[in-house]
Amino acid sequence: MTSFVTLHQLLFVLNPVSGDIDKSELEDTITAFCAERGRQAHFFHTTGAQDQNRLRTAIKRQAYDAVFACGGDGTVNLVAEAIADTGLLLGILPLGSGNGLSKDLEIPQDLAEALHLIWEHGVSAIDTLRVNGHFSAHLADLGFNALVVERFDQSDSRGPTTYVRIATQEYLAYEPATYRIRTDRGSFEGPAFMVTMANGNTFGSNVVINPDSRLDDGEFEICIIAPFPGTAALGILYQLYTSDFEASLYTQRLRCRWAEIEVNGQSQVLGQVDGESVRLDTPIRIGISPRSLRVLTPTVPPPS
Ligand SMILES: Nc1ncnc2c1ncn2[C@@H]1O[C@H](COP(=O)(O)OP(=O)(O)OP(=O)(O)O)[C@@H](O)[C@H]1O
Repeated sequence: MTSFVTLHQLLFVLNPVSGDIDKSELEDTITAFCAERGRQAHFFHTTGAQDQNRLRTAIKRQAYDAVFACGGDGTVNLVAEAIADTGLLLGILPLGSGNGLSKDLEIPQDLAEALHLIWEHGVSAIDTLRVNGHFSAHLADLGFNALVVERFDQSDSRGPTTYVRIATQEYLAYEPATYRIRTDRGSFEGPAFMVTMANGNTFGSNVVINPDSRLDDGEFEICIIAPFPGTAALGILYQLYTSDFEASLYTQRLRCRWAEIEVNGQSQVLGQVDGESVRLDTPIRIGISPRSLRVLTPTVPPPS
């Protein structure tokens, strides 16, 4: 469902480090954009520590109409968790390295164009997930990608080239775990290269792990990539970049409302949730809160 509301008091949550993007002029730019349209801009700066508690306190202090995450998927996750189920609106100014959820919502990746969301927008209510209690608005996973995300976070360099370098190095020595997955609809047992718990469709890298799924259907998908021989790698990558996830012997999806995942021989595993590394005790339990997050979406193309 889409509806329109007028926003007056806006809180912008700025992540100073996301995406390695210079944000020294961001506050002035946003303030000027808002002032031109009779909106008032307020700012909250993330520090990387205790941000969830500080943000919740800031949101209680004043009646905002919307809270904008100005960063990547980690910043979106922070803001989304703080405002889910409150009725407050989430806006996104994509200023991270991947910006996966903003891409799924078709928010322009250009800052000046995304700023138009302040006065021209629709409102949609989307589902959110909990993965062992960790909030997820977009994509979480276990296995190969989670490992690469952790190595990437530990690396001194950033960007897609670093991701590909780490993925290539890790692929050669990677040993897939064996998973037992139960859901309200179906089950899976066997080794997997990676297991994604997907509310959204597309990683920030533009890999489409969960094509043709909706963010607001009250269901999520478990997307499983089985171990594959090196000769199949390019074909699978091609499918992932062309929204053809299931067109492979090595891929399958379970659509569900809850899931429980055990990993053979492991009481704790590495995962990633909306781009952030987490340690997850097994069994991992995933649940959904249907339409619990109200988000601003573009409805009108920005003027050229
Ligand atoms: N002031 C800060 N100093 C250091 N780290 C910070 C600060 N503020 C937030 N962080 C960290 O930034 C991370 C979130 O970054 P975010 O995901 O928004 O950007 P990104 O990683 O560049 O983009 P993407 O996730 O879209 O690829 C979190 O790990 C958070 O702890």
